[in-house]
Amino acid sequence: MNLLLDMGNSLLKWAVEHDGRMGEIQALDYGQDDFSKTLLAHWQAMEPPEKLAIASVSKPQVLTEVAAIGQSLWPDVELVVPQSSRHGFGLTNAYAQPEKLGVDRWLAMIAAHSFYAGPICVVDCGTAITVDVVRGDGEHAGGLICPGLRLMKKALAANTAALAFDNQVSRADLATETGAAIANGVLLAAAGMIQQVMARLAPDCRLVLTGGDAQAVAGALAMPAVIDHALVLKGLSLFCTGEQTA
Ligand SMILES: Nc1ncnc2c1ncn2[C@@H]1O[C@H](COP(=O)(O)OP(=O)(O)O)[C@@H](O)[C@H]1O
Ligand SMILES: CC(C)(COP(=O)(O)O)[C@@H](O)C(=O)NCCC(=O)O
Ligand SMILES: [K+]
Repeated sequence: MNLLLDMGNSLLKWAVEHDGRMGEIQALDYGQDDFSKTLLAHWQAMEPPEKLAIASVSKPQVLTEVAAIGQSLWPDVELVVPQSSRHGFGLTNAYAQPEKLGVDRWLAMIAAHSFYAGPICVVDCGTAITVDVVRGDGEHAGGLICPGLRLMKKALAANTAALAFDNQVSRADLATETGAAIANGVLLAAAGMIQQVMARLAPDCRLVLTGGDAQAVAGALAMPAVIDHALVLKGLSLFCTGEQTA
């Protein structure tokens, strides 16, 4: 059994994997008061994993803290912390400095390229929204980064006098009050960006969405999309299995 962790900038997500079968994804907010205690409580009941695999784009001290919780529970666990590289799993990373590409993006691409044939556009709707275009032959063409839905709302709240942050549900529609105008505006900003990419920079690509806001964003798109919430964890799982070089 392996324990797979996806440490984004807002939420820690994890799932256990038994013989290639992944269990339910659980999530915890770093910001909550008793984060470490709650995580320990969740993991205490677990049978010891062979590997603790961590995809982290969060602060190094948070990664260290989370890894230490795992190692305190299971001293013999093998820690696996992948990094983005130039080549791997049939992909070629387009970044001039491949290790600078977020490892969550690299792992999501690895999973998407392995599960879906042909050219793909992978969009992670998390704290940030990231876009990565991968040709059918595994050549990464490059990507984009913009703020995620919650971050766009936070930016408005932090830089205006009259706009407050709220968790109002977004709809792809015009609004008649401030909260809905913001919620709908940021949703359509994300959807519009993705549609521009699909039309201009990723023609003929299959669109694959992941991340906390994937469902909301998919609902605002005028095109079909595959939603796969476990994409980063699936990439981690492939990474743990090791590269097939047949
Ligand atoms: N407690 C929460 N804290 C932050 N974001 C949340 C929370 N619950 C839901 N979300 C939504 O999920 C998104 C973050 O998704 P996720 O893919 O987990 O991000 P990351 O991988 O960057 O941590 C946010 O943009 C927000 O809209
Ligand atoms: C772009 C990101 C902040 C996205 O993080 P997330 O929204 O998943 O928390 C992360 O992938 C990252 O820190 N990337 C490094 C820079 C890059 O990919 O170019
Ligand atoms: K993420």
